[in-house]
Amino acid sequence: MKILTGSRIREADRYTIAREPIDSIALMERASESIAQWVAGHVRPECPLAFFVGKGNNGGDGLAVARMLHRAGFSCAVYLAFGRDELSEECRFNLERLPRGLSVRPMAEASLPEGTVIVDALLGTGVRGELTEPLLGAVRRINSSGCRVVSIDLPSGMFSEFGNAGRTTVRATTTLTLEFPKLALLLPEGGEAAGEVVVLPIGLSEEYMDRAESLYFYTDAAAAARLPLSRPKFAHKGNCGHALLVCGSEDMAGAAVLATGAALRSGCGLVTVHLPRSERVSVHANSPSAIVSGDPEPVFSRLPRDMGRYDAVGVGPGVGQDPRSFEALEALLRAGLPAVIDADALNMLSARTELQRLVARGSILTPHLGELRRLAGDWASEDEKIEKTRDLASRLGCCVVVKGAHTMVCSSDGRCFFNSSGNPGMAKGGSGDVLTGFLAGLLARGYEPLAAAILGVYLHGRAGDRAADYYGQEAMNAGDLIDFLSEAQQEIFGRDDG
Ligand SMILES: NC(=O)C1=CN([C@@H]2O[C@H](COP(=O)(O)OP(=O)(O)OC[C@H]3O[C@@H](n4cnc5c(N)ncnc54)[C@H](O)[C@@H]3O)[C@@H](O)[C@H]2O)[C@@H](O)CC1
Ligand SMILES: [K+]
Repeated sequence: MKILTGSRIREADRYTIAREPIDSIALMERASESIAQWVAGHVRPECPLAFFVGKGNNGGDGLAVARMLHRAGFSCAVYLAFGRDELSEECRFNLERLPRGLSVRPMAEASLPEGTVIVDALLGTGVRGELTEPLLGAVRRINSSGCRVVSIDLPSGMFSEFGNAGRTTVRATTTLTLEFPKLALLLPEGGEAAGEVVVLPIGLSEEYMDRAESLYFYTDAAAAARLPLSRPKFAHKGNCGHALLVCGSEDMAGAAVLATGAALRSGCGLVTVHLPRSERVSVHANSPSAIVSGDPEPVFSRLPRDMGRYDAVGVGPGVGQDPRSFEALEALLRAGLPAVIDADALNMLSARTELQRLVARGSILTPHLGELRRLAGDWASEDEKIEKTRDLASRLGCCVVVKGAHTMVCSSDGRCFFNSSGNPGMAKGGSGDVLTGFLAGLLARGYEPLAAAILGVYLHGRAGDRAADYYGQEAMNAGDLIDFLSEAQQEIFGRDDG
């Protein structure tokens, strides 16, 4: 799904109105029906609804939704931040359509009885500059209310893309964003205030959306379902790819166990794990399907024999940074295999930058924010972080996967794909090891690097969501992700099979 930014958002709106038999009021009606349906399905009918309404089209959406939900039997009250004369044409039109019996009052008179759900329709994508009164007061009132808050399109006050650090905005429980998620909802600067993000389709012109240029994309289930490779009927273990994992050391053999378990769920034909010989039993015991290559030292010190056998390598989790491992990493990179590079292998690339030139094009780097800082340099804002990630991806000819909520996959041509799946329960040691093993398996299996990164990140997140459903976000751990990778794939492969 494409994410449009800035002026393109308004252009999409205008294009749809100009080319399709729909005017701006009807488009607002379509958006509002989608929003009203979501609220009706997710809010108990006895909860009072308080609509905080601004003067632009976001307010117009709020008014149309209030009308629809009042008719559906909800107890609705509308609170206006501005006088009638100040409202946009569409907003005023929807104010006039409110049925008698639906209470409309100035914002100052807002009353929020226990259990009220606030619908935030003060500001959407039209927000400019600093918030001033009366909007500032309205935002503060919402935030101090303790009520559940459903924001329409964006939490009011939030810019659609960048510049939200330290900004006062509504803090939403849920944001119902129209047609595609606005970029700010996916970035840490503003995303925390958005709560749960739900994308509601409103039928903007498909022709426009296809043609519109954008560097930003959202990986939802439909986008992920277009990626899986089919498995040939005459497949055998020798032609489905052989993944090599270089993971673990004497003190961190668990990283190798996790990465191996995940690689074995990727569909590749063979998985070989290279780790200190003293630790080989840990892999044999947990993953009898894997082959083990034993390193005679307690750290990664040399290459496995016959590197020509492997199609891709995953390196880094738990390997440490022993001086012997720097030499071994250099030899591994010189072998030229497409690699998934994580954890200590990334740190070694940061410590000895000349090694970066040896990274095979088409590799995948999977830094968390600390590792990204060490590799790409620090940043002062979200847009600078994205630019630095793009520079790194383009310089190395690799995909860079920046891990976090809405993990971002940046391709070497500068496109950024934000992930929709996953949850905070995955923020635990070992989750990254699982991702590295799984991505290495997908690369070996024959996926193009960008497809492997996007699909792998999405499925890893879905496995996390399944694990959270089963164990809860607090109790789930990285090992659980491996088990749920199979269910996550069935969701996607099932879709593909029709
Ligand atoms: N295709 C689309 O994008 C659609 C958009 N719709 C809605 O329309 C919204 C955008 O509508 P608008 O462009 O009218 O913008 P908004 O409704 O976000 O608000 C703009 C109004 O607020 C004022 N304003 C902006 N910043 C302010 C500030 N800091 N302090 C005080 N006042 C400020 C502006 O002067 C303007 O009057 C979307 O977010 C969405 O909710 C929907 O109706 C349907 C289709
Ligand atoms: K809003």
